[in-house]
This record gives sequence, structure tokens and C-alpha cells, in this order.
Amino acid sequence: MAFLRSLAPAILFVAVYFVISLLVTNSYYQLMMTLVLVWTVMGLSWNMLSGYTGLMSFGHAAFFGLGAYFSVLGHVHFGLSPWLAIPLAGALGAVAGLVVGIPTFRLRGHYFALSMLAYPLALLYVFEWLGYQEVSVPMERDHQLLYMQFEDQRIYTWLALALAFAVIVITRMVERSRFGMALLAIKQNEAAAEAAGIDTTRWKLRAMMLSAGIAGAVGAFYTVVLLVVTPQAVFGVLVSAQALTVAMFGGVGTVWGPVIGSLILIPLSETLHAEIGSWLPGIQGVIYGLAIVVVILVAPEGIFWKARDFVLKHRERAETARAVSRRAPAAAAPLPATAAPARRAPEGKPILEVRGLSKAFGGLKAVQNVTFSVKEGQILGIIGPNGAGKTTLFNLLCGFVRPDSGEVLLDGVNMAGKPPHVMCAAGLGRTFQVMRPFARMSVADNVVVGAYVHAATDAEARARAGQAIERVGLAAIQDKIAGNLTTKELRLMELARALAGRPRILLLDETLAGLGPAEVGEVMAVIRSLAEEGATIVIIEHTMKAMVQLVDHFLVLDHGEMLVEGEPESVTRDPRVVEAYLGAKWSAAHA
Ligand SMILES: Nc1ncnc2c1ncn2[C@@H]1O[C@H](COP(=O)(O)OP(=O)(O)OP(=O)(O)O)[C@@H](O)[C@H]1O
Repeated sequence: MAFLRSLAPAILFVAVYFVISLLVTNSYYQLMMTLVLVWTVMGLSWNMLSGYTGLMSFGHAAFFGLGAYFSVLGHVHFGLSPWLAIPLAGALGAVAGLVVGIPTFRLRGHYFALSMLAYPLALLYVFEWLGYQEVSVPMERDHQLLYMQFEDQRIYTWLALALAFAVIVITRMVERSRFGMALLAIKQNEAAAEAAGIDTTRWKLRAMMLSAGIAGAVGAFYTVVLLVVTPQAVFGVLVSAQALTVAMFGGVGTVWGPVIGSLILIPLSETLHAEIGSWLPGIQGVIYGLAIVVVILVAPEGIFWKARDFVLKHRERAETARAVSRRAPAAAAPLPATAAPARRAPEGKPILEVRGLSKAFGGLKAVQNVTFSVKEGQILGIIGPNGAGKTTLFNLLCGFVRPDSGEVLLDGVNMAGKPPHVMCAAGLGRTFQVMRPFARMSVADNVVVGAYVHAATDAEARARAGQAIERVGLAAIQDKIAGNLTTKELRLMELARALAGRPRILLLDETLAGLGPAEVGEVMAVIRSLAEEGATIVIIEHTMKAMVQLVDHFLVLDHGEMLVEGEPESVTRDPRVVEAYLGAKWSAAHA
């Protein structure tokens, strides 16, 4: 039901567009109305990959052109009807997306973008070399319906409208599902997405296949509308640039971006081309160039996001004003920061065993032969001076860094070197020293991303996320955008994201860093309550006062090596620990 409600704006758009198309009688404007929709679909295709994952593609023309040539050559050589050619071109595009994606996803950033540019250029020359400089669609006067050759131009607009609506629905479905959440998480912080259990390579490949499939299908439809295909027109740089521009101008990573971008840019460039193109040839290219410059300067993520931020900011300001006037209590109100009762050392069997773990960066031995175990319900504190190797040890446990040697046994199974999403699925949940929120997503959505790892359905993931948010005291601000949170709220949100995956062991990396004294108390209260409920936690923290109250076992690292381990009482009095980390002042104060 909620999904159908979310489609209401799309249905309204289709209805209004349909009514306008009925009123337009000029065949040139009828064609333009169709082209607006063709580029909407191409923009949505680009958006599916680049908008949602952030992997910039300059090469979507490859899939568009393959679809176009498949359709026209299928017709010329085999009498293939476009009704069949369009879905088949979609399938061909998806296969091409897979073939392109597997090698190209090894590259990142600019390298990925540039290598994507190579595919359509190569195909352009291949098709020229094959002699397909200009292929016309054969006229089928006796089978107009079978070959989509209509005299009434408006029928093309309606078909394009149906195609655009279908792609909007698909995009909406993706946006609201685990698929879309995974892509958005990857875009905003790939490492955090991996840590939350997302197999980033697999999701990126799926996005590429879907995106390329849509481009292939609309490429095939384009031949039906324009009736002639040339390598330049379908594989040329302008095709990819146009798809990218309408999406970037309208709004990256939203279904409405390409719609808004096409509605503004296509009529503008086509009209100017028709009116002044004879004495200003290439005016369309100028329009797209200007659009990109304007958008980069004024709204780097596109018009849609600029407008949304504006509305949200005003709404939040109004809500804050209302809350202040009612003297509302603070949004997040976790448990009080009372001193923890003494914890009994757990007696369960170890769930995590680390044996002889080592990692060197060049000549620097960051972690050397570290061995320890964590029992069920235990709270292990890892301490040591700056650069002792604590975060590297976490990265080794979570799969962000591959160990040079050693074992990481989870329930007796060696998982050393497995990627982060596998470690997460196996039960290791983590937070980061430098916070990694999905800044554009709401608190609730950030936490849902973490919940998917063991949730069978979207509803289950949402329910688990809701419980985790409640658990850390952020229920009142769950609709807030993560980018607008305070450090304390971000720390709690990361904790909730880790908790939502129901980890067997929670790894907390300096969760109190950057917090004021009162905030430390609030966050500690949440961690302490988790500990009291029996959670198994490994925590890195420099705030010793908090640590001695919380943990029941310490592991002290120095220069990557284990200096000492044991119960807080003995470790904090150990002269080696005092010398390497705590200092004589601490020792005197706690004698
Ligand atoms: N990717 C890397 N490449 C090279 N050196 C690294 C890398 N990651 C960490 N190091 C180095 O390894 C050592 C251990 O770093 P690590 O961040 O694990 O220490 P830490 O105990 O967590 O320190 P802090 O308390 O300051 O966070 C440091 O000397 C650091 O500069």
C-alpha cells in the first residue's frame, strides 16, 4: 500500500503528460515529447548505476547503441518486430553490463569513469568497420502495428510514456528495497557498507546489469522513433553525456532527477536548436555544458536535492521552534550514566579466538603475533598508546586488512582474510573510530542497512532497525538526515547500525572519541546496559576511567605486540602498562 502511495506522483506525472500529448498537434513537438521520455529513461538508466552507487559512468552509450543496432539489424536481417526486439535488447544490454562490469569494477574513481568511456568508443569504430555507417529501418506499410510504424506520432509518446513509467516503477522498487539501500550505502561509504554485511561487488554488478538492460531497451525503442541508426548517433560521446547531464542536472540518486532534468533540458536544447541552430550550430552541446556548469556551482547534486534540503531545513527549523516553545526534553534520552555494578568474569566458551595474528605495512610491524580469545558475554578492553596497532587489529578481525599470518577463529572456524561483509554475516559487528555514516540517509535508513544482513524481508529489517534505534535512545530523531546529526548522535547511530545486524561480538573503536564529559556518560550508559544484558563486546578506548568500570579483561598493545593481558585490577597496576601507557600520574591517583 505504501509502495502504491509512493507511486502517486509518478501516476500524476503520466496522466498530465498524457493529457498534454493529446493537445499537441505539431509533429515536431510530438517528437520532442517522445524524446524527453527517451532521455528520461536513459537518465534513469545512468542513475541506476552512477546515481545510486556513485560510480561515474561515461559509457552508457555502449548499451544504448547495442540495443539500437540489435533492433535495426534484427529487423533488416530477420524481420524481428520491435515488440520483441525491445525486451531482447534489454536482455542483451544486461549481459553486456555483466561483461563490462566484471573487469571494470576492479577500478575505482576516475579510472572507472575513464575506462567506461572506452567501451562505446570501441564499439563505434567496430560498427563503422563492419560497414554499418547508416542503417535505416525498413518501411512496413502492411504491418504497421507489428513493426511499431504509426502515422499518429502521439502513439510513440504514449509508448515512451509506458516505458518511462515502467522504469520509474522499477527504480522506485529498487530504491525502497534492500537493493537500493545497499547501493546508497555503497555510494556514501563503501567500507561502512561492507562492514554492515553488504557484498558490494555483487550489488554493483546487479546495478550495472539493470542499468545496462534499461539502456539497451530504450536504445532499441529509439530506432523505432528515429528510423535510422548511425554509430555516431548511438555510440557517440553525446549520448552518454546527455544521459549523465539530465540525471545530474535534475538530481543524482533519485527517481525524479532524470525526469526533472529531461523536462527542462531536452525542450530547451531542442527548441534552441530549431530556432537558432542554423546560425549557431551545436547549440545543444552548449546547453548541456552550461547545465553541468550551473549545477556544479549552484546545486552539485542536482535540483531535486537542493529543493529537498531547502524544504527539510525549513521543516526542521519550524519543528525546533515548536519544541522549544513547549520546552520539550532532549531528543535522545538514553539510560542514566550510573556506575556499573561489578561484572562477574564470564565462564562461557570462547566465540572468538585469535592466534598469532600479524600484519606489517612495509617495514612497520603494526600487529605482531597477537593471541587472545573472547568468551561469550565478555567485555574485552583493548588499550595502548597511539599507534600501538589497536585499529589495525580491528581491521584484521573485520576483514578490512588481510593478515600476513595468523588465525581468526569464529566458533572454531578460521575466517582470517575473509572480506568484511562475510565477517559481518558471521557475527562481527563494528563501529569506526572515524565515523562513517551514510550522510544523505535518515537515521532509520542508516540502521536498516545494518539490519539486512540477517533479515529475510524488508519488514524484518525495518523492525530490527527500529529495535536497535530504540535501544540506543534515538527513536525521537530517527527521521533526521544523518548528515545533520551531532557527534554523539552519530556515535549512537553507528552503534545502532552495528546492533541491528544482531552481532555475536560487537567491536567498538573509540566510540567515545570527540564527546564532551556529559555525552561520554550518556553513550557509556548505553554500552554498559548492553554489557549487563550479556552482549559480547571488544572495545578500544582511551578513556580509562570509563574502561575500568566497564571491562572484565584488558589486552594491552604496544608497538603492535601484546604487552600484557588480564583483569583490570592487575593490568592497571602492572608497571609495564603504567610505563608504556597509563603514566605515573594515573598510577599515583589510583594507588
Ligand atoms: N594502511 C596503513 N598503511 C601504512 N601504515 C599503517 C596503515 N594503517 C596503520 N598504519 C600504521 O600502523 C601503526 C598502527 O596504527 P593503528 O591505527 O592500528 O594504531 P592505534 O593503536 O589504533 O592508534 P590510535 O590510538 O592513534 O588510533 C601506526 O604506526 C600507523 O601509522
